[in-house]
Amino acid sequence: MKEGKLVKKIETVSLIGLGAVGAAYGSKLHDMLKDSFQVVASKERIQRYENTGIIVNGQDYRFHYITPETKREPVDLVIFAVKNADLSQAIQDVQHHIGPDTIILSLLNGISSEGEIESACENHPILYSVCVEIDAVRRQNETSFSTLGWIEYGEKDNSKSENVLAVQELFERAGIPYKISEDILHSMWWKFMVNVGINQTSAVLKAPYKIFQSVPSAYEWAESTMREVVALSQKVGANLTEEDVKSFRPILHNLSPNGKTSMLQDIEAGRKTEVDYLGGTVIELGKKYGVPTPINEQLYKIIHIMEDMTAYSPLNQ
Ligand SMILES: NC(=O)C1=CN([C@@H]2O[C@H](COP(=O)(O)OP(=O)(O)OC[C@H]3O[C@@H](n4cnc5c(N)ncnc54)[C@H](OP(=O)(O)O)[C@@H]3O)[C@@H](O)[C@H]2O)C=CC1
Ligand SMILES: CC(C)(CO)C(=O)C(=O)O
Repeated sequence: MKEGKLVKKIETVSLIGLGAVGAAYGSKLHDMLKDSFQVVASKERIQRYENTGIIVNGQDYRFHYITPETKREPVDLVIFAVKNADLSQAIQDVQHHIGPDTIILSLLNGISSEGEIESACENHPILYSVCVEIDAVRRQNETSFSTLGWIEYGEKDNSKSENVLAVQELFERAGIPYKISEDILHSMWWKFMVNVGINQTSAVLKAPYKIFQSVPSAYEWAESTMREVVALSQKVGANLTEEDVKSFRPILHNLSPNGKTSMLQDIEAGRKTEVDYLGGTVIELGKKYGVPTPINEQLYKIIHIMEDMTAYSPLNQ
């Protein structure tokens, strides 16, 4: 990818996944782009969204919705903000929005969504990205956050391409905090490490951020879980270190004490979690590279049992 200068301006954006992350960043894009920002969703979802409105930090948002079947010109930017298990359907649902010049960003946690999108979209190159220090919590149609954190993104080869600059210009205009990564493999693995640590332990302990902010034994357990990712990262060239583990501490302390990880939100709402894309991936890579992952193995089992218990609950019989 060659270094770019700004010749591209993003005028049209489509988002799929109007949950905690999608509604938080989507509200900023809607404020700026109005109807040039649209949310792709099925008729049934649109009806639900129109009946109740989407409330973001107390404000009722009426987004511009479009069904997957509606044909339209490709847009300048497509953003994915669904959960990992819904990604393959979401990729199909935005097909009418993607043309040869469309930039694609995936805000999903985990390290597999970009690859999945690239192979499903005929090797369409995408920007790699993670969202950091956002504490968005969703209850049904209401999302609230105390901080949007930032979106850290970049090309796979870390070049400041035309697409990277175009997204930077859009984020500046929309007031979305961002960082252009100097080393996107490291950034992706760092975020993966954080989610493997904090999301899984918070789900099992049913602990909001204030527990990790104030109970040392809880946070030590999260860090031990992260260290299994540090060991794995050495095998793939992402080269995380103990310093990377420590660097999450100040970020954790900036999150709202009552905020909750997306995995704890899933457990509380009775939804399937993303454990297969966190602990599940760690265990798989551990086997591949001969790295022990005992803590993740236990967390993986426990979180699956918690999901099975939800499915078994008398309310679901
Ligand atoms: N919450 C957070 O603070 C953070 C989350 N993340 C990551 O971001 C991703 C999204 O998480 P989050 O926002 O919390 O998840 P949510 O469950 O809150 O939102 C996902 C949304 O996607 C919608 N959706 C699923 N499939 C489709 C589809 N085919 N078409 C249209 N909409 C669809 C769901 O709709 P419906 O409810 O109708 O099924 C739901 O509203 C995850 O990978 C998560 O790990 C990353 C950083 C922080
Ligand atoms: C890092 C954290 C915990 C908050 O941004 C997150 O990514 C999540 O809740 O999934």
